[in-house]
Amino acid sequence: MAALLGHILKTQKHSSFIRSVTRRTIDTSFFSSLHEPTFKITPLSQVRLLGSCTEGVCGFDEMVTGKERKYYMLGGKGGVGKTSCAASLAVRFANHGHPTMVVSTDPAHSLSDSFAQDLTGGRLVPVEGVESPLYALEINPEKSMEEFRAASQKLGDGMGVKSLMQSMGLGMIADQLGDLKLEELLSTPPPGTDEIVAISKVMQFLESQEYNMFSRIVFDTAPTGHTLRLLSLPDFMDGSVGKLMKLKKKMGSAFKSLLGKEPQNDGPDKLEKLKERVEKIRDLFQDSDTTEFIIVTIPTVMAISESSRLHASLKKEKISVKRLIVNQVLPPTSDCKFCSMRRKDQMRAIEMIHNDSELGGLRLCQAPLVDMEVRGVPALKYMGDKLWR
Ligand SMILES: Nc1ncnc2c1ncn2[C@@H]1O[C@H](COP(=O)(O)OP(=O)(O)OP(=O)(O)O)[C@@H](O)[C@H]1O
Repeated sequence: MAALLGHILKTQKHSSFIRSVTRRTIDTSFFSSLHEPTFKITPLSQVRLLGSCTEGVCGFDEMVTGKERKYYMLGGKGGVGKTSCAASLAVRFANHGHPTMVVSTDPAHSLSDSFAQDLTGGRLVPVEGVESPLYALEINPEKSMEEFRAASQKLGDGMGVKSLMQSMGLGMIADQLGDLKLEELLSTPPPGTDEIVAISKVMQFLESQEYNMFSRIVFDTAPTGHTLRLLSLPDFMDGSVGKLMKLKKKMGSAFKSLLGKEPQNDGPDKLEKLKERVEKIRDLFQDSDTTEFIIVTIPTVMAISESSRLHASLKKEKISVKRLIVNQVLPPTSDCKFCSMRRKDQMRAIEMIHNDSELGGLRLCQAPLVDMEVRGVPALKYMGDKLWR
């Protein structure tokens, strides 16, 4: 325990922060839980199945090299440790001199819980206790969706054109427009739309001069289900909605020539702009020089199967995936029978990775199941030092 505490105190510049952390938690079990874990990381090379893992080295050197901006998106099944891994990566980048931003787009944010600091409010909040600037942002995808909905609804209400058509005796065409069930279509955008709309807001804001300083951006994404369809919005907008937007434009021009003015409606323009923004993000995220998606999993058959499907979907979207984190791996030896059984089960699950056509070729990074909850900068730093090597 003394060794780890000494290491934490030595590596933190802001000892006042440490004091405040320990003050906040000393009454509970901060010290007792932050002792050196009773086990060491198993070099993955010792586990035959993790052959491609190059001894558990995750290639952090490559991740940290260069001053140009890079984006890392961490995603996976619910509860596998995405936030802990994302937060520990952000801390590690900051401690290696990169001004870093960590963004949560998961509606059930847990960055504040993970850092044990209040990072709420939908604005950039400085994280205390790291060496270079580290800022966190918890964005509310639901709020970002409001803009999309508002623009969609304007388009969906018959575009103001429907009522005009009725008044001009063109009710039949107006009814056919109604038959397209436009409102229904627009009110059910594909899963993940909220997240990509939220991401598009962050990207907009990152483009400004003021935020040029950030050289590493880490995204803690929502659980797999959403992320799988993360980038489908442009297609959705190009499809039926896109056609209707074009129709609206044409009809607007026709009405303009008839009536001298277009029906009032700025919804389509907003949707058009959003579509352009999302397309830009898609291009950026598909650029393997700037963006990498890191899949986080745990050694269970269910989580690995889901990770395999996630990788297949990301490949389809042309998103670069190089690394797979296997989190919460149990130590190899234990007097505890339950733990040994569990470990065997984990090893069987890990064997699946080795044999999986989707996951087998990824660089495997291992994080041990530590005997404490990973909370607060010192704990995240500890986890990061073990994982991001
Ligand atoms: N390697 C680990 N050892 C011990 N505890 C861990 C480890 N990784 C994560 N945890 C703990 O597991 C819990 C869930 O972790 P976390 O919030 O990072 O998961 P998540 O995948 O982001 O969850 P969600 O899908 O709900 O957002 C937390 O209490 C965290 O401290």
